[in-house]
Amino acid sequence: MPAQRSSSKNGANKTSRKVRGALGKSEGSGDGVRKLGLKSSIVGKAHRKVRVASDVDRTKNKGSRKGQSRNGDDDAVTYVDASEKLSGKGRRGKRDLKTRTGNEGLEAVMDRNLGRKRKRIYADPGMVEDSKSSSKSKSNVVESDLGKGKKVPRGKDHEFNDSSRKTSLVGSNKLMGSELLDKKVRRSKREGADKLKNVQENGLGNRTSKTNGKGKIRLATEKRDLNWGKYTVGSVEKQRKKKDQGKKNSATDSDLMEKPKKKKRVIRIDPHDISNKRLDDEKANNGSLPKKIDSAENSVEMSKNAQFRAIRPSPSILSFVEDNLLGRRRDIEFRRAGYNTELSAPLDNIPFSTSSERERIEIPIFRNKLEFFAAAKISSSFPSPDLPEIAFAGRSNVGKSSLLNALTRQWGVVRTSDKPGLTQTINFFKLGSKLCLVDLPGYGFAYAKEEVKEAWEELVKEYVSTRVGLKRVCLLVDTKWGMKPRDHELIDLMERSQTKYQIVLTKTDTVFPMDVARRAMQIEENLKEKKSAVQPLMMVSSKTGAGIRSLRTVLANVARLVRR
Ligand SMILES: Nc1nc2c(ncn2[C@@H]2O[C@H](COP(=O)(O)OP(=O)(O)OP(=O)(O)O)[C@@H](O)[C@H]2O)c(=O)[nH]1
Ligand SMILES: [Mg+2]
Repeated sequence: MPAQRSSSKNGANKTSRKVRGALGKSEGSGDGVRKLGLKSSIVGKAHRKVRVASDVDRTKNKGSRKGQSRNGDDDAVTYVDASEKLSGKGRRGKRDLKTRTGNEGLEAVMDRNLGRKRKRIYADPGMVEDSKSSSKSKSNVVESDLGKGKKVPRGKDHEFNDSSRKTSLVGSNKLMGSELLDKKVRRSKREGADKLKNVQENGLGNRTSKTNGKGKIRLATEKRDLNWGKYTVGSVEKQRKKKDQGKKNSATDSDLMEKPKKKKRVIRIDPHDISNKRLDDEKANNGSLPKKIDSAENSVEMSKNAQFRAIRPSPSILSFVEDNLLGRRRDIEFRRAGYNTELSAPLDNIPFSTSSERERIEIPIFRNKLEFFAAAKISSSFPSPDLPEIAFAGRSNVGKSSLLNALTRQWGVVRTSDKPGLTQTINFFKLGSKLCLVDLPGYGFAYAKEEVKEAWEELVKEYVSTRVGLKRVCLLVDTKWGMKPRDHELIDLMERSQTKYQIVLTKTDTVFPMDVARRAMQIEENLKEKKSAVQPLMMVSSKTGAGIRSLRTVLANVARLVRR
């Protein structure tokens, strides 16, 4: 059976054969591939070429060269690439060979292939010797048959070894004179040395060492690449691309060595170097080192949040926060403090609570039933001021309606919602026959038309500034957000109309106790000069009930005063 056919049937051997072919070795080359850690498939791809080796002493190797097929009659061993086999070119070559013997067959193949650009034909009578030596060669020495016993150490200068091996392949073909061979060897040496130098200096990225573009040299370079295992990354295809790119750039090795790869610039700014400051800063500093900014300037530059964090609450506020268990707390803390956490404290849209719940209220006036009796959209609709009134004002959604429910523990009497703008009229609630609690519409953001909101605001302003019988306005402020411009507007109005008002911080359960105290301190500071503002500032949570008892006490005093 023809050698090629038998070998082509054996798929497993095909790859190993290619590898061996590529390295020009028999068993030793296989070892070499394994040693280099290269995939045989990569090697095979790299060498899609036909190689014919005149195997003079092949018979010596009978049986020992697995995967390398034999032609019983011929002395020629042909390595045919799989792709070529498919295309049929390889077969034609084989058929020709079958009819000839020894060097005759070899020459025929060479003659046929010399005209082709991509096919390389090498005959190496010393190949077996080579393979023998390399099969031994776990030792670091390769014997070059050109060097006639000259031993070349592998490792550092192994590119020289490879090039010499390539030259041996060519030289044994007797197609080149010794002069030409010497030239080739020298060039290969030079190239190898250049390439190694290039890699050592510039890394793998600059491996654009150029050949003279001739096929043999190119093949030699590829072979060298394979043996350069430790320097080679990726497939040979990649290397080819790089080479092509290198050609385009028309840069020589020396050029590349002269121009090392540009490194990315890293700009570092010296924190002590004021030259990187803006011009304005320079002017302010008069070119000298930055001055220590005094506290006044500092306060201007500080963000609102930072300013808030800088507030130091007074001891009285801090103790009030602790005594009333204000701020975000755990249930267990409320229980320890004597709060009945099992009592329902719902806030929004719930059915009316039972009378048993208000019986627990410690201040008698708040145990009375809360009854809605009037709603007004315009000032002319206000009911007659028979009872002293306490009104609850503030921005929409601040918790006015919820606070009315919480104070009286009568959930469901005053409607509440998480949507700002639920209360759209002034709602009057009687607390027994002694006190009237008034729920005002909110101002600021609400789900309502601008004109409507403006109308609410005007109504509220009119009520707080003109209402006879209005004894106190509880101005509710969300603890989290603090006072807003519209709150100040209303305060100014109440100051002008000398309406007594008291700030009540709501939703204290949403922030930390310290922030409750800070907010209280901040507002107290702001309102120091205000004559109509009633101290102390109150803090509550309708959800947890914290501070509600204290507020009841304060408001009950208002009612008592009225009675006198
Ligand atoms: N966490 C917490 N939520 C509260 C508290 N008080 C009220 N809320 C919630 O805040 C939302 C608004 O409450 P309302 O009582 O309807 O607020 P309002 O000021 O009457 O709002 P308008 O009627 O739109 O002006 C509701 O979803 C309440 O459940 C509180 O103390 N803590
Ligand atoms: Mg409301």
